[in-house]
Amino acid sequence: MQNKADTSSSQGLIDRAGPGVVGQPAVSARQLTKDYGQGSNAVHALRGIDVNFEQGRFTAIMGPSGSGKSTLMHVLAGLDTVTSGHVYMAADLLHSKSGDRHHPSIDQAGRVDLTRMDDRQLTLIRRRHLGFIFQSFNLLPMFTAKQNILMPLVLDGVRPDSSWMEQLVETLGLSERLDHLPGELSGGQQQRVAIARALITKPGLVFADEPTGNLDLASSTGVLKFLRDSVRELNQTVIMVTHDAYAASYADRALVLADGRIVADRQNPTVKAMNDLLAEQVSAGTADDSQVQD
Ligand SMILES: Nc1ncnc2c1ncn2[C@@H]1O[C@H](COP(=O)(O)OP(=O)(O)OP(=O)(O)O)[C@@H](O)[C@H]1O
Repeated sequence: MQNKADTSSSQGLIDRAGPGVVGQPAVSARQLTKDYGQGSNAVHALRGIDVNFEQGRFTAIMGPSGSGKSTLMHVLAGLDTVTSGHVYMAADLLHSKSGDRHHPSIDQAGRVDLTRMDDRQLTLIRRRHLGFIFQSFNLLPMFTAKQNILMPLVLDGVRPDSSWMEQLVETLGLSERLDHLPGELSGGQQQRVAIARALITKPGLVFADEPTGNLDLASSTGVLKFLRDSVRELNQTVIMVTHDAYAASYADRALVLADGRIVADRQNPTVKAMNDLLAEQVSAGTADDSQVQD
């Protein structure tokens, strides 16, 4: 199934989103650990993560099942607490909107520390400045595609930018589908609605958790091309969790996690390189940094 999003480019959307400064990390983790449970029952999901995610780049996070990918994404996005360490977000990503009265303190490096924020601050940052795309689309079934796309703005009492809406819908090939309920759309169309919903607020940072996990190859390719175009042409920053080397090959960079640690960090990942790294991890069972580090 080939759809409009497979072939269209996001050209023309430039300058409409709220990009940050290229080169400065959008988000960084420092000495990050996350345990679930305590004592002898504790699961060490993250065991000391130090990493920068530069602005205007598309990064894939890969690794075997249980290696900590989703946990890392959740703590980077302020969806979950950490056990120790810090998650820093570039403050300039949080300044593009007017009416933000809850800005937390900014350090000398121009960052805010998500691990020091309360739930209300985190909720506002997520709603206003971060976009989320999930494997299961997470659309509200009783609302039309258009209502789903506009939902984050409605929740925040913000008037939609109609020309931005129009361009997103056009670029994602959704113009003819806006009045349909999610149940009347294909998986690829539902995911494109979810992408429009993630971008409608012009977020500084987009997190995608297995965004192509429920899609066929043609729809996956459309979604991946759109994410890549939004990075190249809009200076969007995208962090994507995936177990799929094909999906990772659309990213500028791929990290491999194993047992809660980063064991490889590849620029311009290819399908073969990532499959080889993943196979190594699976056969090793537990990570051995020296075997897989670049
Ligand atoms: N809420 C939780 N309570 C207890 N343990 C958890 C919880 N969430 C995750 N874990 C454990 O933390 C570790 C990392 O899980 P995580 O979901 O981050 O891995 P993953 O790499 O995303 O896995 P998958 O590819 O299977 O989704 C696993 O051992 C998992 O069982």
